[in-house]
Amino acid sequence: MQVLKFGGTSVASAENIRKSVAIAAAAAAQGPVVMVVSALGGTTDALISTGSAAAMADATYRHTLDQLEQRHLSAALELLHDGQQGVEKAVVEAQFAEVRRLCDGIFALGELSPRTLDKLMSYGELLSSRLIASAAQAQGLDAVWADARQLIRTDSRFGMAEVNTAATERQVAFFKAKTEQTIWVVPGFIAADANGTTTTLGRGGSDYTAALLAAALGADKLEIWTDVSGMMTADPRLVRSARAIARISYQEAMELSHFGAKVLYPPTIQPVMKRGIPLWIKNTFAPNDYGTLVEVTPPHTAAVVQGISSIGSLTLLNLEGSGMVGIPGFSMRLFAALARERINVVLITQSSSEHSICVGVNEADTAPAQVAVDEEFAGEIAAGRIEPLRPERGLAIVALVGDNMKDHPGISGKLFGALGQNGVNIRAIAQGASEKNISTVIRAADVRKAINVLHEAFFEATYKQVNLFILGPGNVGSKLLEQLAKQQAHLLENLGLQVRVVAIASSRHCVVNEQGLDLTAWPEELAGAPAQSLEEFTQLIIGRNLRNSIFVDVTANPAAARCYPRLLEKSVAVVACNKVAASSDYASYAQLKSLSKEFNASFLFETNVGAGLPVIGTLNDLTRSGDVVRRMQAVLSGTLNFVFNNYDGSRLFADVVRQAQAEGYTEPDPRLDLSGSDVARKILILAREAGQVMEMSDIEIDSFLPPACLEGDVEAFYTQLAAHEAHFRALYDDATAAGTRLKFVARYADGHAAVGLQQIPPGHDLYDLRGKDNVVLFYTDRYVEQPLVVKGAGAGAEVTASGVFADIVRAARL
Ligand SMILES: NC(=O)C1=CN([C@@H]2O[C@H](COP(=O)(O)OP(=O)(O)OC[C@H]3O[C@@H](n4cnc5c(N)ncnc54)[C@H](O)[C@@H]3O)[C@@H](O)[C@H]2O)C=CC1
Ligand SMILES: N[C@@H](CC=O)C(=O)O
Repeated sequence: MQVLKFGGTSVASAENIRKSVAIAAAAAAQGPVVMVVSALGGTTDALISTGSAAAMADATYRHTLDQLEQRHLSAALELLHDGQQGVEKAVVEAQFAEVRRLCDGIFALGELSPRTLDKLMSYGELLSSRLIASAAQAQGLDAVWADARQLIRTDSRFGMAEVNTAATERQVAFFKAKTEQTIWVVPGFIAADANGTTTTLGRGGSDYTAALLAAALGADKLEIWTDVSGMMTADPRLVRSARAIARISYQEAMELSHFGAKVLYPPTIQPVMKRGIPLWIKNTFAPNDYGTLVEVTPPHTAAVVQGISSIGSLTLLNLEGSGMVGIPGFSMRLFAALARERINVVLITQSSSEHSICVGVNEADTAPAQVAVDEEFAGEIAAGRIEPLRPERGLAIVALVGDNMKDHPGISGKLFGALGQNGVNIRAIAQGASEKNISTVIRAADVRKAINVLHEAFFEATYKQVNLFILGPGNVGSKLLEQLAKQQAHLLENLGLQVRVVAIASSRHCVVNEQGLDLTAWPEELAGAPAQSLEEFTQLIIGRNLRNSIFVDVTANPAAARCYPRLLEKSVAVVACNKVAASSDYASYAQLKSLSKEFNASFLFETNVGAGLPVIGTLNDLTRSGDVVRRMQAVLSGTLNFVFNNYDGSRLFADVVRQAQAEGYTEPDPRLDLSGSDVARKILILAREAGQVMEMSDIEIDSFLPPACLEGDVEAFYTQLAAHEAHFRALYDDATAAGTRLKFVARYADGHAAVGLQQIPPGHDLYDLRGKDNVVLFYTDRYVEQPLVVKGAGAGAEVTASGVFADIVRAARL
């Protein structure tokens, strides 16, 4: 004997019913089949709303019933041959006449009792099962309709009746003895009490009907036919890469179904597990897919975690107070108070200090739970020994499930690490001694991110998704996007990073695509996109709450830098070539560093000094390994090095500066370069990274610019540069006459830093520096005589973008 259950979507239309009947027919070729069916998809909800409307004197229920009747009649017309249609039509009409009488009664009384609701809902399965039995007969199958109310006996707890297993087994045996047909078509979900009154087994109860029949008949197997190809590693609506689990134990299936794997009604497993009957979950619409086999001992696999499940709409109730410590009976009273109100406890945690007990209940039960518990402990609350109950709403449970987690160290560590790195705060934890389930309570708003992070950590060792939010696609930003576009495949293949650019914002437009923007088409898409303020962009990043999010600041905007603290606090990593944050007041710089540590989110700004050169990284390596930086000497301006390397009096100094700007070496505002301020902030950043507490005002700036050049806007600046050509020519001539080269040098020693123009003689470490190159000489306790030297191109879009890229990869691999 085989029991096959077909859910609402599998019988939602004539076409689907045909598919289900074909599956049952194929099974019948192997032996007798019990076909348990749900109501046509959506019917039960429609019947419930009909009853509720009638109870509220809303006559629209009549219209809903007309539509439902039409739906069943049309399905009958499509499925049955001419000879059957008249009979079936009469049956459907007779059933709807009963439903109408029932609803009219509810309408007249203005009341819908649980008993009447059970009766009303039962018509869904009664109608579908009769129709499907006729459809099977129309296909020439040896099918008979069997009334579940004569097979499954329950108590009279309407809405969620309890099954009397012994009586059910007797009734099933009796029916089997007198039935010859090879296919029984049975309505799921419904049953009857000892008086023959219709009861129901709870929403989703058709699975349970099938399991009860399978157990009573000692079936060879139970198949649950649904619209997905098995139990999935996670909810596929939340995790795109979720996949079906091939084989799983009863316990694992039970844990997963309890925690939200909607393909199986939780009580279903127990009856088949008791008899060791294999349970298959199969897809009606892809019958050749393997599905999931639930069995006693699935073959051993390397997978320690089988699935990740979640349930939303949870409230935590925290009973707390010093009066509880060491006194027996508190938990009993708490649970008894909740049980009296028939409130289901979903999760329990208690710390060993016994100072508090925390339970999770469905959010809908919050108010009655609070009243019940506060009443129970009214005396202790009044005496100040216990705090009034504090419900915390808006939570959810995310749980790891797997038999093999037992005795396997490191699973919780990985779970907490993955969530922590993504700023998902864990409000409570529960793990039974069986170690088959580790449950975490988190904010409902974090569920999507948490499940994806965990799915990646436990099921997709092959790659990690990284979500970038890029601000300022200018000179460096556009190059970065170009490099990312070229390297996406490389990153996936070689580093296991699936890097997606989710949003790009310029000062005028912002384009967003949560699945990742097309990096070959972003300029057009951005141009057509609406505007978004910095505040809105920050909100977007926080609101999307995507895992492994990185904010990439490729602007020079101080307002952009002010967004970093809020992002780091949400565990969004920050990668900046914008130098404002690291060179602003020391307190802000230190705050960002500490937020980065506290919230496990990278704050990286390697390109702030020397563009793509590994200057800050080298310095960090020195200090982390215990070395002490005593002195630094450096040329840190690509622009100034380019200008002094290219100016020889044959062209205006101003024109050489314009060329540096055109080639992308200057700051968006070139006055920062020429005034020495950009070099000053770079040496400040290096001094801070070397451990000094310094402010910008501590850096001595010896500017070579005539003060008039810095009065007015950028155009006035160029005009003034040209007007002071003689000044620049004299600087050049003096240096040449002395056989030296001009270099704008940054110096740091023993807590003091200064920047200024110097004549550098041949043979000096700074002398031979070409084009836009930078050089940094580190003198440390280990590099005493001969400095550690970092040298190379120190400005330009390509190399700077490459440094930002490297920081992104660093942040992504944290
Ligand atoms: N060019 C270079 O060699 C290097 C540059 N950097 C830094 O890179 C940053 C960018 O430099 P470039 O690309 O050369 O400048 P850029 O001026 O070409 O690009 C900056 C972009 O940011 C945009 N922007 C400004 N405020 C914005 C806002 N609120 N929202 C969105 N977009 C905004 C601007 O419209 C512009 O498109 C600067 O902070 C610079 O210090 C760092 C190292 C080397
Ligand atoms: N404008 C800067 C760019 C790098 O920081 C420079 O010229 O060095």
